[in-house]
Amino acid sequence: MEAKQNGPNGELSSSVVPGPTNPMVTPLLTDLYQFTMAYAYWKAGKHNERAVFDLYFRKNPFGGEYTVFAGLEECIRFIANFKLTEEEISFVREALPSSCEDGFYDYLRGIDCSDVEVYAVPEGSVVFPKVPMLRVEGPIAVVQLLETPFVNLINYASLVTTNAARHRFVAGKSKMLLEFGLRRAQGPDGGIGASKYCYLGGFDATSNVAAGKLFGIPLRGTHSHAFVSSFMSPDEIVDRLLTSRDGSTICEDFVSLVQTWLSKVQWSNSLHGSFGETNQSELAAFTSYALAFPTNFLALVDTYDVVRSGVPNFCAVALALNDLGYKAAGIRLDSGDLAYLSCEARKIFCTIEEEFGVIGFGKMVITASNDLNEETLDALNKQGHEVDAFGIGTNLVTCYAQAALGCVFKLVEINNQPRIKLSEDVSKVSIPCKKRSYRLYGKEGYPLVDIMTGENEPPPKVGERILCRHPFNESKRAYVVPQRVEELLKCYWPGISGNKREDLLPLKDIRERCIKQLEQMRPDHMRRLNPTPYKVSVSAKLYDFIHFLWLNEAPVGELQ
Ligand SMILES: Nc1ncnc2c1ncn2[C@@H]1O[C@H](COP(=O)(O)OP(=O)(O)OP(=O)(O)O)[C@@H](O)[C@H]1O
Ligand SMILES: O=P(O)(O)OC[C@H]1O[C@H](OP(=O)(O)OP(=O)(O)O)[C@H](O)[C@@H]1O
Ligand SMILES: O=C(O)c1cccnc1
Ligand SMILES: [Mg+2]
Repeated sequence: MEAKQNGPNGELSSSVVPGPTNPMVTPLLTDLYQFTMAYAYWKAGKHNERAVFDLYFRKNPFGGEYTVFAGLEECIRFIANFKLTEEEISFVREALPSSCEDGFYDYLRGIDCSDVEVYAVPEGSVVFPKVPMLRVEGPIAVVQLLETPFVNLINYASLVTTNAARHRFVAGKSKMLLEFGLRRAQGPDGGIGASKYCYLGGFDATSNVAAGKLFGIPLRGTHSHAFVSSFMSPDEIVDRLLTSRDGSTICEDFVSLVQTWLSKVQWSNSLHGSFGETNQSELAAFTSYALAFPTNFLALVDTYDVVRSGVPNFCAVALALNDLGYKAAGIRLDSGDLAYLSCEARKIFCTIEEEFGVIGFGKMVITASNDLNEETLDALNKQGHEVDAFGIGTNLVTCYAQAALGCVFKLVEINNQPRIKLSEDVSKVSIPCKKRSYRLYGKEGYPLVDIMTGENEPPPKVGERILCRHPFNESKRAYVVPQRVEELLKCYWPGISGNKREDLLPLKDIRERCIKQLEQMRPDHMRRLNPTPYKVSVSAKLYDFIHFLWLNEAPVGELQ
């Protein structure tokens, strides 16, 4: 195996691929039946028959009409390092019936993915139902062993990326989105995966330190309730000295300076004496925090009472810091009516800017959190709010609105023979053949339709009319004259084909691709309420072939 190393910009160079991020991703991370099938293929002498599988999903998640594809790099890392250890082979031997012949274990010892080819849509692309995100070709027994880990690596990754993209869509471009979900995620891998893929889907930062280290995602955090409630009174603050930002003056008693400012805020003309006594233990916590982080003072203001205590206490500390040349970073609201409270806080900040002439005070950053999701973001927008940054955890990372994407991995060809999987439910009938797929763009630059063709059909051409047919509904068809044609499946693992392999890009680049692709979608596909479905089609030739194979394979019923 080649040495594992990244390129100068963190990208995976074309000749070396490190192992999966999670060391639990091994050849045993599969369903037992993949090994029993592998044995049965081997026993039948079929194990080396060349098979083609498509990995796709049938329905977009979250009631939407788009999905973002993610998880590809982890799949490639997995197959690049796919090799069963002796220990793993012994375990499989114990798990299978004792009647299984020894030769099978010699076979397992020898397999890797050097003879497997993976074609995929680039990670971070917008994708649609039925169009393969991955096309995997190789010896059938090996490719079957890949089914479960591939689906596992792609399912949640694509689901949570899509969830993040949807939250970004509602929040708008200008808001800061922070992923705060680690404590609520489905275990450590759920937490790490959520942080990686929420960033990919358009979040700005994560609170997850391990994800920051692993993937270079920007880290952000605010201030906790426990810190606020751990203080009883300002008397607890022993070291009260604070040097001004430029080092020119020393404030011997920062606690007194804060008290002075609190009185000024309390008696301010423009605030009309709206504050009485604020909570002194909260003030102590804020003051102490400012002494620890004078350049980055941020306070959680909802522990006792946002408007009567948290905000005025914050302002007193921020104004004292301002005297010493420091600019406070902002507040976080974590309960109550976030629209109302953010507007009240903003009014107070603006009043203070005017009354005390502190330029920029009115623009203080307001972060909001507490069980946020797409709906609450939408409701806040409709009501009007003054929040600049949202911290989102549970609903985002657990994908509370939809538990799984439902990716499937279906055999479409074996030994150059197209195969089909029939179902009573037409939407579950698989699209046979080793295929190519293309995205056709219209005059306005929007993608119009995805079209799948047989592998050897001539590709659609710019300016040339092509018939796009619904794969199963005879009456649904449209002519398209594409202004741009993009082939969707690219070679990410060439096997022995000798084809050029696409580089795996750094996460930041994948994120940029995702954001750009989402921006270039027609708005009616993206809206939350009753979005227009994006058209997914097949060529006329493929349509005819699907229906020929369907009739060929479906037994004719007999009525009695
Ligand atoms: N203006 C708003 N419009 C719609 N939903 C809001 C608004 N403000 C807050 N929310 C949401 O309402 C819910 C409030 O939840 P809940 O009543 O359990 O919390 P709380 O009482 O404010 O806070 P806690 O119990 O944590 O002190 C949260 O999901 C929050 O995101
Ligand atoms: O609400 P989420 O979207 O999951 O975001 C993360 C939450 O986690 C933290 O507190 P935690 O929920 O642990 O305690 P709290 O509800 O008492 O603040 C934080 O204060 C947020 O409220
Ligand atoms: O930094 C924060 O405010 C934070 C981080 C994780 C969860 N809740 C809050
Ligand atoms: Mg909470």
